[in-house]
Amino acid sequence: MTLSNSDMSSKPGTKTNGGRGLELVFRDVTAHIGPKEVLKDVSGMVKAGQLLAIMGPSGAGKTTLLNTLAGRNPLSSGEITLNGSKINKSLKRKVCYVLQQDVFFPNLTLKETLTFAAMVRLPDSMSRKEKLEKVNEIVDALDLTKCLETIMGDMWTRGLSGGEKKRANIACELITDPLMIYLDEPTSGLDYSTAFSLVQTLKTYARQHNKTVVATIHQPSSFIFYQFDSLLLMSEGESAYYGDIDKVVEFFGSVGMEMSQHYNPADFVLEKLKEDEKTRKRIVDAAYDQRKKNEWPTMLRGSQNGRKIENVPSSVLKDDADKSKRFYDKINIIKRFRSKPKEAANDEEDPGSIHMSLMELDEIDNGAMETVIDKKRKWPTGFLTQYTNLTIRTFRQSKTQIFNRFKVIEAVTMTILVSLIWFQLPRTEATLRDRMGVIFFMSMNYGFTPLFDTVTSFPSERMVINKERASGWYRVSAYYLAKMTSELPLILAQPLVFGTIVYWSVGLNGVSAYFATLGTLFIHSIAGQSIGLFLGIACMDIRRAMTIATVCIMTTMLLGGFYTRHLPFWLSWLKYISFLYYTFHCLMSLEFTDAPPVLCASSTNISVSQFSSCLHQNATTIPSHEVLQFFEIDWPFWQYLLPLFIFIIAFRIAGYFVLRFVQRPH
Ligand SMILES: Nc1ncnc2c1ncn2[C@@H]1O[C@H](COP(=O)(O)OP(=O)(O)OP(=O)(O)O)[C@@H](O)[C@H]1O
Repeated sequence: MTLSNSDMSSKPGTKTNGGRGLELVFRDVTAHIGPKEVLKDVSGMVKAGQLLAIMGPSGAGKTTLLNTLAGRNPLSSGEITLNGSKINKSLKRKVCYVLQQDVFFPNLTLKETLTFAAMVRLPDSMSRKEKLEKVNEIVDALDLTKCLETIMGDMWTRGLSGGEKKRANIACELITDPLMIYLDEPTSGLDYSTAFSLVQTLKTYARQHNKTVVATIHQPSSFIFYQFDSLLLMSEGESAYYGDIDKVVEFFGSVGMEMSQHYNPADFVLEKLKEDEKTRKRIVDAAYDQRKKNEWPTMLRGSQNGRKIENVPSSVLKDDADKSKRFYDKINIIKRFRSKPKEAANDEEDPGSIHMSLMELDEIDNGAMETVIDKKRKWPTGFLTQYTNLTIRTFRQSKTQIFNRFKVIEAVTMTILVSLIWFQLPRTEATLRDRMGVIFFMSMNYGFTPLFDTVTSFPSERMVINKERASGWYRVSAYYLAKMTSELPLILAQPLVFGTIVYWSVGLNGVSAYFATLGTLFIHSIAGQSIGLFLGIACMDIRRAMTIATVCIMTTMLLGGFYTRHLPFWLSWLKYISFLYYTFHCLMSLEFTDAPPVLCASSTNISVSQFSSCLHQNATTIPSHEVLQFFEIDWPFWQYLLPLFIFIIAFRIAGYFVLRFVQRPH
């Protein structure tokens, strides 16, 4: 009724050219989520080149089982082995996990997405050409060639279709040539023909490349159902059937539940499990009885309810002598690598090539060996490769967000408006407040725009980053550094282009002050970006981040030194937390240091001047430094500038730590 080892290994048409694959065996797997026992004594196995479907009603524990098998969820008891060895870090690297949600950067094309995955996930020992060849191979295998130049898209921008996106999701995982592929509901959300074609493609790929495939599946059609080799039926965390997929109907028949003709077997078994508690119990009990019978693979005939688990048959493990020889061979490779000078990083035996050679070798369940391997294999690529590729990707993704058509229109409109309102502003006491106004406006505009742009950019890419971090694609530090630097040119472009136009249109203080103003605005924009980045990381939710950013901007603006210069004494310290306060004072300092004098109010028909210089007889001008004194801008320029650097450093460091230690992917 159910299947045996030999049954599973000799399916007709099984063509294995992918080397020795992985055989997954899980016995009496029990797992908890919090105090709740979500999996109870679940057993099964799947051989290389074959597909196991995990099915069951909603809440049956399919995803939990998949997570547990993939090592993403802790095991409470039982055993999971791959080729007879317990799952360890090095084995985990031969496994890939395709999430149910297809999360990507929407503005990148499929080609850019896959190229990025290949560049950061394949070892540095492979050349760019080899990595691109790998991409082409996967694209061919998954039939994605025709949409390589299409953007991934999202709910707002049209891009790849649902089926293509799912294939793209799988392709990103297959890039590393994993031996074991876990898929969480790969067909959900797809129409029948797309789902069928996807499962067929997977089956062909598994057969041809000797991959082991385990997928949770939700109400498949009978055609899709029979594409799988074996089935594990789950119900309330328990196993309700495990065996050949084409024997499940027979199994149900044996417990007195006959399926009428033309019924979809997938629907039939699910309906029976959901019928009532008595029926469900009958099926589960029959499945447990089945386990004790001889038809079950020996290695799965473990116990339930705490009885002793049988050991994995020795035939599954490699011959001991052979195993120990291979172990020492590996140690020798590592020793040779270690004795090589650092410059040999790109030579044949660089860490990458060891990584590859070890990936191809069979695993050894030896603690010392694992430690050596894991040290070398923590990341698939070096920091520089990760940083470079992440920078290129973030730049491509961010440029449409930060510098899109609407943003350009907005910036041009504001620039024209500001230039016209304050055009060639006369340098008089009467227009002093206007001059301060335009300076304050520039500070606000070039600080708050990058703050808003970055505060939204991080939460929007959170899911992609979490997915990639959970699969160990790259270091958080490489991502963070890339994020900061790749967006910099886009953020600095605004003050450079539009700040320059405004500066000369208004007629601010000369050439040398122009360069200093531009430099200050750059630092100011970077401070705004740093605060935005921190808020985006800390909140991880666009709406919350926007709310906090708005409060932050309003506070910063009120305390910036333009609207009020005389805060109540018990509140006056608050102005020091506003980065705008420092920039505004920097720019004021530049505007009125070594600058032409300001005409007195009396010379322009305003009877009373506020400046002492104008009260002298025949005096017509106010020296610039008196303007600074009048507004109590009495620190040296660098003293106003320094806190901006402190803002940049503090927020960037805080952002990194929150991202690394607080916002970990689950
Ligand atoms: N954090 C949690 N705390 C308590 N119970 C949980 C938690 N997460 C999941 N569960 C429970 O674990 C059980 C199995 O969940 P799981 O997601 O594995 O089911 P599933 O079969 O994949 O369901 P679906 O088909 O609806 O996705 C469910 O009953 C669910 O309510």
